[in-house]
Amino acid sequence: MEFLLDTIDLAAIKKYTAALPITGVTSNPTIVKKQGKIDFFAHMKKVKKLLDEDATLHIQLVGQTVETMLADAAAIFEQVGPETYVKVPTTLTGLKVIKQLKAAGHNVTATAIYTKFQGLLAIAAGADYIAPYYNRMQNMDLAAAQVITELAQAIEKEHADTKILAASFHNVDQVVTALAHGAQAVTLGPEIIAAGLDHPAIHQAVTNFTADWESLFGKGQTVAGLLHSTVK
Ligand SMILES: O=C[C@H](O)COP(=O)(O)O
Repeated sequence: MEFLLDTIDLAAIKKYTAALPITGVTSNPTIVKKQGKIDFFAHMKKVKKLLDEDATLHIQLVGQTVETMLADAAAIFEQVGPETYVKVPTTLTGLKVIKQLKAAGHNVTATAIYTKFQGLLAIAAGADYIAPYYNRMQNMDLAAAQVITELAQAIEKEHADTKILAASFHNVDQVVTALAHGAQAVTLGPEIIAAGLDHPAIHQAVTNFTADWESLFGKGQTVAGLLHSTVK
């Protein structure tokens, strides 16, 4: 099970990589736009520096033809590193690019997946990750969880190395459902993590435990502090 961050905000990456078992960062042009007109390659290098050595960084190609997409990929490999996972939209052109990138031994994430058909083609093309867009599928009345189940079954049946990196989450329930249905990885925006961990009930539980403890041992007393005061 892998948790990635769907942001290139440096402060958010610092905050959540320090606290959570984050295995990578994903981005797309919309995510880049949120940062303003950044020095793109310099920024991506900063993102990479914030990650563990074995973490994966996924950067999307924006070219519209096979040639311009391959040129984008070459620029990313040169500037950010040859181990970068290039995100390729799963279109007819994109599948041709995936085929060529995989033949050259590169890491590829097939993205913009809405249908089982796209997912199956990307698996057959040898994509390392496939990214179904959970919330966007639901908005189109497509059965996101069912598609993930069937893609996971196809991966198992074909003994493929592809992993499902589910994306486009707009609430925590979508995340846990995607994982329960066979996604090996999920990529989360900071707002989803905050929504999942900042629930008032969680804070209330901690407040209640603190109040019970302090009613016994006094305000500010800790377990370790108790040991020291016992030793004295
Ligand atoms: O690159 C994939 C993103 O996770 C899509 O998320 P979105 O549907 O919120 O734009």
